[in-house]
Amino acid sequence: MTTPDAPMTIDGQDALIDQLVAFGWGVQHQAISREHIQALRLELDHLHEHDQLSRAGIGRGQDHQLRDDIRGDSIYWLNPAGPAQQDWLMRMEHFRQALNYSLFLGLLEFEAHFARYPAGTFYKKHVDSFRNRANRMVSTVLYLNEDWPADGGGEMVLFDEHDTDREIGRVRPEAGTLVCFLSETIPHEVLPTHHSRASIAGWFRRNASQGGRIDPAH
Ligand SMILES: O=C(O)CCC(=O)C(=O)O
Ligand SMILES: [Fe+2]
Repeated sequence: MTTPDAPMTIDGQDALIDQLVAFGWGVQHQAISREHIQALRLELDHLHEHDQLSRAGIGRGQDHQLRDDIRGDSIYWLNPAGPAQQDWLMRMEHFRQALNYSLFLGLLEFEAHFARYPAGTFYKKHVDSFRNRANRMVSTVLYLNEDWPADGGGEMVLFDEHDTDREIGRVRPEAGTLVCFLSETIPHEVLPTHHSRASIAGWFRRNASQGGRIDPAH
């Protein structure tokens, strides 16, 4: 994990913001130390072994439903009681401030969950937020899989905003790789994984008050 005087940031933060501005998405390898990745992975494995993960669904509130044909992961919302989770949340808080400073996005908070995709599962093409909801603005995914094999599957594929069949990027879920993209514009999918696949998916939100109701985080 971190040494006491290590800054609570991710490596390559400024380059990532530049990519986000230029292309709507960006990727940074080795965004945090191997030790921190391992600590996060241990916390996830411990939660999994103690049945703390829940099957992820689609839709929020009353529209929430489980759909194996759309997504097959199980999740756990990050909790600062876990030291490695708290460390990640603090780094993302620093990133949030940098994003606001550079992009004037007015991001208010960060929400994130561990995700575990068992072998054979996937997440079909989707966007993380709908236009004009002013809700999820920037998506992040940090991967926690050391030595992911070349034929392991489970890549994330990103698509063009206007030509949603045109692939603009493909990322292997290798430990330490961090992907960011604009939540409202970039369609993406998780290809079927051949091995159990671990990650932290997170979103910077601009809270949208709708009819006096604050859209719930999750
Ligand atoms: O795990 C990934 O690569 C992407 C996950 C994703 O798209 C999501 O949770 O919305
Ligand atoms: Fe997504």
